[in-house]
This record gives sequence, C-alpha cells and structure tokens, in this order.
Amino acid sequence: MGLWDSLLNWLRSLFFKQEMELSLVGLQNAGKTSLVNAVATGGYSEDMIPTVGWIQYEESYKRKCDNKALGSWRAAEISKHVGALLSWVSAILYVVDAADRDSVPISRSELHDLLVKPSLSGIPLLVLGNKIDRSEALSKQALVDQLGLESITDREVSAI
Ligand SMILES: Nc1nc2c(ncn2[C@@H]2O[C@H](COP(=O)(O)OP(=O)(O)OP(=O)(O)O)[C@@H](O)[C@H]2O)c(=O)[nH]1
Ligand SMILES: [Mg+2]
Repeated sequence: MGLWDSLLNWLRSLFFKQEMELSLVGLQNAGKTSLVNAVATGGYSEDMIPTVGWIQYEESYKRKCDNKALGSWRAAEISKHVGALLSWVSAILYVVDAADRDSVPISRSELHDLLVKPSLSGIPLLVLGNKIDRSEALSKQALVDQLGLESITDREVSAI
C-alpha cells in the first residue's frame, strides 16, 4: 500500500468528514513539498527547491485534493511559530526524513516541543517516515522508538 493510501485509511479511521484541514510539518528537507506534489499531481521530481514561507500551497492544492497543506517552516521555527496557526486543523502530519539519521533527534525534539502547545491539545498526529527508498533509512519501529512516539499519550498517534 502506498503512503497516500495509508494516510487516507488513517484519516478515514478517525473522521467521517470528506474534507478536512491538515497541516504538514517537518524539518527542512524532510520531503514535505514532494509529498504534497505527489498527492496533488501524482508526480515526483528530484529538482526541488527549499520552500520559502508557509501558506503558498493552500489555494493550488486545495482544488486538487480535499486537504490543505501548510507548506513548511525551518526547523527552529516549528515550535516557535506554528503552534497557534495549527489549532484549527483536523490532524498534524509530521514528515521525517528517515534516511537522515543525524536529524532524527532534532526532529524528535521539535515534535515534542510542538505537541505541548495548549492550542494543539488532542489533535491527532500521523508521523510519515519519508525517503524509505534509501538504504540508510530507519525502519518504522526504529523511527517510532527514536522519535519517542510511545510516550505521547494525549492524542491519537500513528506512524506510516
Ligand atoms: N530518495 C528520496 N528523496 C526524496 C523523497 N522525498 C523527497 N526527496 C528529496 O528530498 C529533497 C527535499 O525535498 P522537499 O520536498 O523539497 O523537502 P521539504 O521538506 O519541502 O523542504 P523545505 O521546503 O526546504 O523545508 C529533494 O531533493 C527531494 O527530491 C523520497 O521519498 N525519497
Ligand atoms: Mg518544501
């Protein structure tokens, strides 16, 4: 099953809604834009440029799929600025580069900083392990362990 099918199945298991607002968050270079492009167009391009700003996808992707994506923030900005903005979303999709093992501890710390925001209380979390086509990518269980997902008990949490 593809990543997108797994994602949809997870969303359907939680919500009856046909349309919902999603936020796509992750460290720089995690693959957020690639994922949104793949969902919106079915395509993948290696020639990606870093995203500047965070809202630029909203209109273009809204028309092509039911979900909005929030683009991206730099790593240090995730926990500082995004919390209040995300309070209206149905679910948080947290993208992690599973092949960049050095960045996983940073990703863990940013994720946990984000989830303590009172405005995000209870919002379901889906962690997307990206770049699993690369040989150095962590397994799903290793990612779950290294991100400390089992310690998150105040919301629905899943990883694919
Ligand atoms: N091997 C591999 N590379 C990927 C995958 N997804 C994305 N990439 C590559 O990772 C790099 C970063 O991808 P982006 O989609 O721009 O990442 P981003 O999270 O949007 O990055 P910022 O906008 O800078 O925060 C690009 O070179 C992509 O081609 C994947 O599943 N596998
Ligand atoms: Mg991007």
